[in-house]
Amino acid sequence: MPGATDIKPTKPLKNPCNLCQSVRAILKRPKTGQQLCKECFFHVFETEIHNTIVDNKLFNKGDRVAIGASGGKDSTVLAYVMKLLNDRYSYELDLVLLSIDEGITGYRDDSLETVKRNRDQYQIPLLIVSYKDLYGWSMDDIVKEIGRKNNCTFCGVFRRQALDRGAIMLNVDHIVTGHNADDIAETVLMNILRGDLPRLQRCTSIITNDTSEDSSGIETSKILRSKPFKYTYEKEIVMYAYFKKLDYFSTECIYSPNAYRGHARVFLKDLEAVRRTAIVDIIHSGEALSASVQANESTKLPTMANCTRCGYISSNELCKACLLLEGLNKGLPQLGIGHTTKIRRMHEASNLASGLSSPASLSSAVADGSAGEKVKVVTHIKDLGQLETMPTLDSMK
Ligand SMILES: Nc1ncnc2c1ncn2[C@@H]1O[C@H](COP(=O)(O)OP(=O)(O)OP(=O)(O)O)[C@@H](O)[C@H]1O
Repeated sequence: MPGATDIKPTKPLKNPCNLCQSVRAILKRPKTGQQLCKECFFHVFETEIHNTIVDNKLFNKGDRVAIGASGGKDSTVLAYVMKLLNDRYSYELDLVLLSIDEGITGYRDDSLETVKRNRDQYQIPLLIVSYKDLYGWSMDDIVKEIGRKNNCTFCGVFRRQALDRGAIMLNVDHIVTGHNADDIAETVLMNILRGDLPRLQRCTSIITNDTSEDSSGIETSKILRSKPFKYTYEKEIVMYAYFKKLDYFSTECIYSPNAYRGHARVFLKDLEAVRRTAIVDIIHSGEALSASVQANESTKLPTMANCTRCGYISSNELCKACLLLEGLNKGLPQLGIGHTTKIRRMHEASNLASGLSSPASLSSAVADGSAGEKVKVVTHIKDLGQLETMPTLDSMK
């Protein structure tokens, strides 16, 4: 008769999951270094996002929420996880997909096909709004006009406003985007490197409304924007999409070299390789800096009013989108490129020194389209010699 001693001991599991201990780990979490099995990874990934949503009170029951859907990995995972959490935790949100068609042949047309498949896979209705319809210009048209340099400025400004306009059409309370922790840490670094501390607030806030520059306008003032992936690492989003076999579009935009962000990204990846908490550390530093900037009157963002042309919120007479459109329509596409507040400050400083035209007369020059002829921009030391107004040794005697 076999005794208790005859029961064969089970072999210890090689490399068990750090959480359940019962299944072999198949991945190492980039955020924590934990070795996890697939199911435990799904569970912690989804639960962290749920906790972010709940801790920050992002939604109210019954909210109608638009998911900014580009077809890329971030927004595809966002759409999938928002639906899953909405069902699992009974958020009772009315979800819709909102896509902006920038009009980039060979890129956005293909990624929109992915969004249409996601619409059917996740059973979430979709609205597509195009730059061509809203502004009369597609990005293909704009790049034909201005070339590749600075085209991201047009695209970024137009997209932000287009999302708000699409949200109005959909009558939603809230827009969520797939901005992840890496995106936010990169933006913190870029704002610091540019000396633009007032903008830290918008990039580090998990939820924003019309109190930030160029967010929603008069009619959109109630539309909130949030980033449920604020603390989610990009590498984990890619892992999640891969293990869940989600259908997403992975090509980079053909017009976006965006060199400056590229440098910040490479720097961040190097930091992450030696210290995995670097990404959240930078976000926390950005939050702390932003709080002290907010407390300092002189570094606050300018007071917001409304664009006199389209009603969108703006710190200037014309909002950035109208200024850019003005330039495009008058054949002066460089108009409005650059940081409007910095440009204004530079003009104020140079006006003080030279007694030249005030910012008000600069904006009238902008309005009648003459600024392009009047303002000579020095981009290189050699240009100094070409400026007619440069003092000569004789005139200085
Ligand atoms: N054309 C678009 N239509 C709708 N939403 C967009 C569009 N482009 C960007 N977004 C929103 O802004 C977020 C950040 O956009 P970004 O251009 O940084 O793309 P990304 O980091 O490559 O994200 P994704 O992987 O979702 O494309 C996206 O996750 C998405 O929610």
